[in-house]
Amino acid sequence: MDIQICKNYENLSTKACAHVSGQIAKKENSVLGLATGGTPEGMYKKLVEQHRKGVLSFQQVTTFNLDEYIGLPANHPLSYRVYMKDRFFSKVDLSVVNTHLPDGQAADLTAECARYEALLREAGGVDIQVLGLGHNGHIGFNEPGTPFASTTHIVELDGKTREANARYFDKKSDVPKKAITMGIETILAAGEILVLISGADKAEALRDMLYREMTTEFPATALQQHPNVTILADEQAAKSLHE
Ligand SMILES: O=P(O)(O)OC[C@H]1O[C@](O)(CO)[C@@H](O)[C@@H]1O
Repeated sequence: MDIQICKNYENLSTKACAHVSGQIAKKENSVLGLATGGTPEGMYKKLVEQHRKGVLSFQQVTTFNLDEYIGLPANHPLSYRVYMKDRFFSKVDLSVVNTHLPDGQAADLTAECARYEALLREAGGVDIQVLGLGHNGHIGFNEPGTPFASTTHIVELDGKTREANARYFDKKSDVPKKAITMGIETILAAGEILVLISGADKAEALRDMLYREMTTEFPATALQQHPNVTILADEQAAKSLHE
C-alpha cells in the first residue's frame, strides 16, 4: 500500500482530485467507484472546480457508488443519490444515465443487489474506487463480520455507524437501519483503490487497517491483499503511525 501523508484536509482533497483526474486523463471512459460521507466532499469540490476551469470532462465517464440507504425515497435530502447529485453529478458534464447507485427502494431488494453487481461487471468493472474509512473499519457499508467474499448485499447498519451518521439526521432514530452496499469482493475487484482518511478520530482506524492482521472483524484490513492501494491521510489521521 502506498501511504501519502497530506499536510491537511485541503491538501488531501487536492491530491485525491489529482488522482481521479489522472485516471480520466489516462482513459476518458473510466469507470469510477465513488463514496459518500464527509471525507470525499473536498475532493468533489475540487473536481467540480477543475471541470469549471474547462480542464476536466466527465462526458465519457461512468460512475458506481458504493452504497445507498434502504427505505429513504431517492429524492430524500439525505439519500446518497441526492448527496451525489448536489455535490457532484449536477455540477459536471456527467450524463445521468452513466451514474449508478443501488436502488434502496426497489420492491425486490435481493434482486436489486444482483442487478447492481451484474451492471458493474457489464461496465467492465471499476478502474478506481474511492473509499472512506469507518471508525469500526467499515468500507462502503461493510460492517465488522462481513465475509471478504461478499458481493453487493443488504446490510444491517452497526450502532456505531448509525451514531456517526446521526449528525446528518434530526435524531439517531431517523437514521435508516439498513442499506445496500457493494461487497468486499466487489470493492477488491477494482483496478485501483484510493482511500481517503481525515481527522484525529480516524487515527486508530488507519493504524488497524494497516497493521492489524487481516480479519473480518475489521473489514478495511481486506485492502492489505489488494495490489494497488493508495492511502491519502492527513497529518491528524496519520498521527498514531508515529507513536
Ligand atoms: O467520511 P466519513 O463521513 O467519516 O465516513 C466514513 C465512511 O462512512 C460512511 O459514511 C458510511 O457510514 C461511508 O460512506 C464512508 O466511507
